[in-house]
Parts: sequence; structure tokens; C-alpha cells
Amino acid sequence: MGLLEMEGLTKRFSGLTAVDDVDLTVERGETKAIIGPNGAGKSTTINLITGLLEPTAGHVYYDPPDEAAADIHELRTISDEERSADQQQRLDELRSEYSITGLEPHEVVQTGISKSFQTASIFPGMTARENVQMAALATEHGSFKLNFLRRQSSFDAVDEIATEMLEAVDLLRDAGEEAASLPYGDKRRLEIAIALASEPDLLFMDEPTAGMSPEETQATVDLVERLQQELGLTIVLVEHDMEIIFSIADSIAVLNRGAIIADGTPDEVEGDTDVQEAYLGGVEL
Ligand SMILES: Nc1ncnc2c1ncn2[C@@H]1O[C@H](COP(=O)(O)OP(=O)(O)OP(=O)(O)O)[C@@H](O)[C@H]1O
Repeated sequence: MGLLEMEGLTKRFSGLTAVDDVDLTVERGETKAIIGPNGAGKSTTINLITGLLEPTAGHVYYDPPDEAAADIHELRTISDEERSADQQQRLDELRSEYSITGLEPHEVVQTGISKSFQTASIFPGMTARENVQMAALATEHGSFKLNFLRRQSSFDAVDEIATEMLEAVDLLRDAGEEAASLPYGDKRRLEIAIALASEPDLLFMDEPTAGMSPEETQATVDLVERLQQELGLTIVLVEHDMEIIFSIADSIAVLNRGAIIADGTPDEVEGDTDVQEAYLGGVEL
């Protein structure tokens, strides 16, 4: 069942509707790609989920039990005007229990959602290991207490996480290197390790292969597949490279002018005429 459920998610910037009434499910354990032309609303959608932006309307539910997810699915097909009092009451209950809408970004991270930012989250003067330790510390101790024993045991836990995540992205060998001195592809992998330091269930990746060489791109594709299989991560990926999308995504949602125009397996999306016309201007995928 859905790990993440979006219901009527909407964001308006003055006159412009950047995200328009989006209903979308991300299944637990899948790699889901969100694609669409420039300005389609992909980044805005992710920012609404990760707490960087507040929606104008709609909700995001995180990890609802199966029964609740089934109710969300059913209720989101009924418009506000057509909903009965009982249905509205159930929706209010679901919102108060499972909605993450309105949480601050650090609170969203604590629920189990993380985002890999393009190198922006790296402290260049620190080593790769220190960067991941910092990220692990930041999630574990929003309010850090100055108690020596506690600090010692915290540090051990944090260092263990750093080792595990550097290993997961194949950077353990370079753990002692200053981040600034790492090649571009390694910096991007470090950024993924930083995002993993909060031990998320769900990882957002924004164009993980942008600017990479073919070898680095292949290594990243392998890494994404490994993270999904070995760490059991659910991955949501915004990516422009169609070859990558079709090789690693279990499902693809297509956004156009803020609205979902297709959502399905790569085969279903590839054969969708709306997608070909609206998104690719009739060019075959
Ligand atoms: N803070 C903002 N204020 C006003 N308009 C915005 C803001 N952020 C995004 N927009 C507009 O919302 C629309 C959707 O932008 P968004 O960045 O989400 O698209 P995108 O699909 O991620 O595009 P790209 O592939 O180019 O990154 C665009 O028209 C954009 O100009």
C-alpha cells in the first residue's frame, strides 16, 4: 500500500497554479519517477512534500495503515461538495492522524523522509565522514544535551551510521578526504550519503545524474538500484534522462502544467498518447 499519499495537492503562486490538484500514491519499496517538461511543477511538488513550501490546498499523508490508505483513495475521488458528514469526519480523522502537511522540513525528516540536495548540503572544508556524521547528528539530536556520557554514546551511534552510509554509496575508502577535493561524481554520492544519514524510508532524488559522465551515470544507476534492494528504500526521482528513467523506475508519473496526465508502469506511460502529445510533442519515447 502507499507509503506516501497525495490528496488534492495544490500550490498557487499569485496567478500561477504550479501544482494543480494532484492525487498521487508512492508505493512502499518502489522507485517512482516524476517527469514532465520544464516548469511542469516537479520541484514544487517535492518541496510541498518535504516541507519547504506550504500547499495552498490538499494534503500529504505519510505511511498510513492499509485501511486508512484505502479510505484516502476512496475519499479523494469525492469532491468537497459531494462528501457526506460521515465522510468528512473520516477525512478529518485521517488528516489529523497521518497528514504531514504543514510540518517544518526538519520535522518531515524525522518522520522518515529525506531529500538528496545537489551538493548544496556538503560542507567543503570537512571530510566526507564528518559531513555524514554532522547530518546524522542533526537528525538524532534536534535538541542536543551537554551530557558527556550521552555525547559519547551518541557519537558512537553517529559514527556507525556514517560508516554504514559511506559504505552504501561506496565512499568508505575516501572517508578521510576533504569533501572539496572529491571528484564531481563522488560529491554527488556524498550528498546521497548525507541524505541517508537520517536513515529514511523514503528518499527524494532531484536529477541524481545531472552533469555526470557516462561512467558516473552508470555508477549512480547501479547505486539507486542497490539502495532500493539492500536498504529497502522507497525512492522518488526527478530526472530528465529518459533512458535512466525507463531503466530504473517501477512507475512513472507525468506532470504537465501542474497536473498529473499519466501515472503507471514504464510500458503504460510509454504507450500513452496524452504523454506523447502533451509532453513530447508527438515524438516517440
Ligand atoms: N517561488 C516561486 N514563485 C513563483 N513561481 C514559482 C516559484 N517556484 C516555482 N514557480 C513556478 O511554478 C512553475 C513550476 O515550477 P517547478 O520548478 O516546480 O517546475 P519543474 O517541473 O521542477 O521545472 P524544471 O524541470 O525546469 O526544474 C513554474 O512556472 C515556475 O516558474
